[in-house]
Amino acid sequence: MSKRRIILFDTTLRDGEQSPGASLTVNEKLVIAHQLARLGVDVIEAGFPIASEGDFEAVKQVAQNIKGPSVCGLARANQADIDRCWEAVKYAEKPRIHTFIATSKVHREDKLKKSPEEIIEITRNAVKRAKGYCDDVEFSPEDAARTSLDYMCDVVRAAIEAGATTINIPDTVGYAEPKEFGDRIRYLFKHVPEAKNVIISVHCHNDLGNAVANSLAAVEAGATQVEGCINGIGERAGNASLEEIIMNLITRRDYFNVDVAVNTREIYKTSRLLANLTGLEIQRNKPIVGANVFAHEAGIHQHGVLQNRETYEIMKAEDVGWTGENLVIGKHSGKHAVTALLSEEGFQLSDHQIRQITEKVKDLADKQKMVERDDVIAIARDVTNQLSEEEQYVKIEEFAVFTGSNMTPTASVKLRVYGDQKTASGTGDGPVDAVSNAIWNVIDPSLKLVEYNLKAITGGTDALADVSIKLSDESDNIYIARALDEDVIKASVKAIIKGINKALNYKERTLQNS
Ligand SMILES: CC(=O)SCCNC(=O)CCNC(=O)[C@H](O)C(C)(C)COP(=O)(O)OP(=O)(O)OC[C@H]1O[C@@H](n2cnc3c(N)ncnc32)[C@H](O)[C@@H]1OP(=O)(O)O
Ligand SMILES: CC(C)C(=O)C(=O)O
Ligand SMILES: [Mg+2]
Repeated sequence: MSKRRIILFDTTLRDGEQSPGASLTVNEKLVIAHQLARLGVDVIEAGFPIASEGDFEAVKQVAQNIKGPSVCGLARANQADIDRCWEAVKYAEKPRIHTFIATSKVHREDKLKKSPEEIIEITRNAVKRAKGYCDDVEFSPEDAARTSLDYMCDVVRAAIEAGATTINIPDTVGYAEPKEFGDRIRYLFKHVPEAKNVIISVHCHNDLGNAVANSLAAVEAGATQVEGCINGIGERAGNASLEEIIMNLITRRDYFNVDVAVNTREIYKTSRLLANLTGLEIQRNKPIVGANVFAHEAGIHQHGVLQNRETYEIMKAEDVGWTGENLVIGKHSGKHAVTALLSEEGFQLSDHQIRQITEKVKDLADKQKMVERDDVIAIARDVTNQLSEEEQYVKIEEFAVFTGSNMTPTASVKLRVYGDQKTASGTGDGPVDAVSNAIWNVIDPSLKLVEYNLKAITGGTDALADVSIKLSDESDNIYIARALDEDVIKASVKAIIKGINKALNYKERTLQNS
């Protein structure tokens, strides 16, 4: 008998992008979608088309350009969302509309203010409308894990009757425990016999750290689609990490006895690409893709691994695409070595970008004795995250900082703001604070610097300084920016100006759309 095939539904570009500060440009979404297709996921949820012009465009471009996986868009259970979603996904080889409505008591009564019967009616109408456009329709009863079992079954029955081909059971707030969640899926199969004729999917969040365990419990209970995000990113504590689910199903094939059709050797590259484009770095001990996962420090472990890797490794590094190769980069390295290293990190670079990066690497190699992998990655991030000329509403022309012992650090700045020259000065607790205060004397005060992080990439006092900052605006939108320089103050100024430009770009786009 053939094994049950598990459909991998990737929602990195939709739910993953709901991670605060993770917003991606249309082009970045397209680059990630191409990589997800190489990884071999079955479905890519590319965005929420009604959310913004940018998200509509991203879903449309993914639909137009990606071959292989189904391309899906999210829509609330109303006509406008579903119509807009279809406009974006209709170009796909295999389009899917995913519509949803919340079913738990607290969501129904306090958020939607709808009766149980009204929700069922809305479900029917939404699925029918989507079905009018597209054969492949997914329906999710949002917050299913906190919905009474019988009512959840009533809603699912209505959605199947109306034509849904996939029913997705979300644990929207990461509340479920593994056995309980598996039992919920069993209950569904038992009480809704027609569930056997559609795909039963799960979508788990990680608020209690159970997202992967709950997804796997659902697979054991008979679910045939699992939703997740690369690196486990997503709303709040994130979604189930797709690479962890994949490697569980493969490494413990003996236990799950299911098939997945995926090229695991693309996992590491996909993870690095996402971390590099979103700036959401993963912890070193993150399962499957963390930097320490195939490293051994302790003598007893090293001794064991030297005899036989299986003593302390349950997966092969090369099976997840972690080559462990350490190309040494220096001033004698050329563009091929730089490209090879960055390609392992998931970067897809234009010739111009490769030239820029190689030049900066050589500059650094002239100043530092050694250029390490992390230096090259930081330089590539810096080069690929540049704003275009038209996106730079604010530019720094000059700045000076005066600091020393027994004096208050003072800074002066000369900026160009929408073409006009502005000068200002400021004082602060330190030189970075002083220059930041000077900038803020000419910039919209509703923008606030809410976080500042400084990291030395490698090396000693001549190391590259990597500054990342978070700004927030009056609507609590978050803008993340990072910049690199050998000079800490220059890196800080560049990051702050980049963050301000990101916020101004968002404002300009919102004004154009309204
Ligand atoms: C669990 C999840 O991940 S769900 C997906 C969450 N993702 C997002 O919300 C990101 C994208 N969202 C957005 O851009 C915006 O919220 C939009 C464009 C969808 C809607 O924006 P707004 O019209 O300004 O509404 P706002 O977000 O403030 O409130 C949500 C509205 O949708 C309604 N709603 C929420 N869920 C649903 C649903 N599944 N079906 C129908 N209506 C819904 C709410 O009742 C509220 O309605 P109201 O405007 O009549 O009060
Ligand atoms: C839209 C739905 C599936 C969702 O993201 C959730 O419930 O978490
Ligand atoms: Mg979700």
